[in-house]
Amino acid sequence: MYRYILPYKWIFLFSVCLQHDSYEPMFQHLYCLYLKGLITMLPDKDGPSGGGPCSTQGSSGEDPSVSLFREYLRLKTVHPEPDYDAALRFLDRIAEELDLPMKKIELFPRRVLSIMTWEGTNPALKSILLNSHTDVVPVYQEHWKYDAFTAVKDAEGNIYGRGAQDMKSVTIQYIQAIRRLKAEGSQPVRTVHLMFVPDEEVGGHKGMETFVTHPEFQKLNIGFALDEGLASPGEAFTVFYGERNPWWITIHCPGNPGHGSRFVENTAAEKLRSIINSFMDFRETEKQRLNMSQCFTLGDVTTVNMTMVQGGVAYNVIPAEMEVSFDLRIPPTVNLQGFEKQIKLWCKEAGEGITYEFAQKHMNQNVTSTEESDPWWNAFSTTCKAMNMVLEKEIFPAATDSRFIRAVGIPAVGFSPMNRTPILLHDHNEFLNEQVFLSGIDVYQRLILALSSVPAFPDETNPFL
Ligand SMILES: CSCC[C@H](NC(C)=O)C(=O)O
Ligand SMILES: [Zn+2]
Ligand SMILES: [Zn+2]
Repeated sequence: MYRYILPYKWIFLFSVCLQHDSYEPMFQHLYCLYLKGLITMLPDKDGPSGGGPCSTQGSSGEDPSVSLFREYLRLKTVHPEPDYDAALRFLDRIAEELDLPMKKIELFPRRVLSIMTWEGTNPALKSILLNSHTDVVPVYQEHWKYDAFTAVKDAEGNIYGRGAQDMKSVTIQYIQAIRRLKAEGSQPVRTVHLMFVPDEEVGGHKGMETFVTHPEFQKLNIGFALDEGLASPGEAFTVFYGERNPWWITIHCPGNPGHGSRFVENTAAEKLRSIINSFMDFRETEKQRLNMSQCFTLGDVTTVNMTMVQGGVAYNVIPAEMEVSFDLRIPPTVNLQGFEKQIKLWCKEAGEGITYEFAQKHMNQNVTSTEESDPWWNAFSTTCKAMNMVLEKEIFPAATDSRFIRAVGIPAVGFSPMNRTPILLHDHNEFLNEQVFLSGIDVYQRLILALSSVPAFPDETNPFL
């Protein structure tokens, strides 16, 4: 099939047309071809896609870092069938531009994790990991203002696309920060690894969960990791030093079957009702606890949500089994053994023969130190302070790949530099403003230098060198 090849500035023209609803027939036609993948965009002749060190403006008037971010947003790494090959090609190109080696590890068929490495002047020291996932969650396109994979920028500079916050922005910010540092002639003392991980959005089993047990992971000799956080609507930036443990549980309630016209004893539905009441009553107390305390955030309480119910075959047949599933998120301060005992008690109280099983049951409760005496946290927080950034420390309410990193004993901070931004991860019309995005590159530039310059600890060596 014939593909047209057009320069980048055409994307700009398309987006202008979209913003102003001026569907000129010619543009409309070209835009349709672009959406169908029949037009390929070529870099403008003013340089590589990522642009130079100083964020010079491309011929479209757009900062090249923004253009690169928008290009990455257009790759359809969306579940259930993410185009990971497109992401790998894109990242290979970046590695070439940055002149950094890239290692690829196929964890499972079609699940490749890649690592770009900027070697430090003292590679014997523990390294810094800049982690990001390449996949994104699906969209309900009918609820979006624009196509979720065209990266439209509106008149206010808001860039719309699935992954704009979670977390393609952060990937490009890491990359552009390193591009600038290299162009300035900086060199890190500690080695810096950029890791691009598949399948975070579907639980991380074919991604980070497996990779932390891989010999190649050990070889990286990681001392400290940065990974995704959340946007924050106010002036302050949120940083996450731990996560709640996800427990996904299904409870099976067996019972006596019979005719729907009778009072059958000991039915599955009666047991199901008792189970639902126990979980939902607990939900209410935790909700009250959150609402009553000024100093609690969502990460400090247990959330309970009934997410699935199954059972029954016909209106007039009392079912022999019914089941209910809950999504529980448990803060690191909760005694997990005690909590499971409570679940067992609720099951016993509900009646005979009730069993349960877990689809997710994370037990590790490691948190990362935020003591000023901790050298990693100290480097992170003093750098932010020097940029007049206010940090709010929290427990991440959901689950990210950081949980696997912390579980193997490596400190990790969840941080996405997106203040003055509504939290829109996994939501319709996910966007990030280009100015907020660009400020984040400055933030990482300083953070990468500071973290990679944390002085050597006593006896710190890399056993793999
Ligand atoms: C437990 S695996 C699923 C991971 C997913 N992460 C996010 C950030 O949405 C979640 O918390 O549901
Ligand atoms: Zn994410
Ligand atoms: Zn996500």
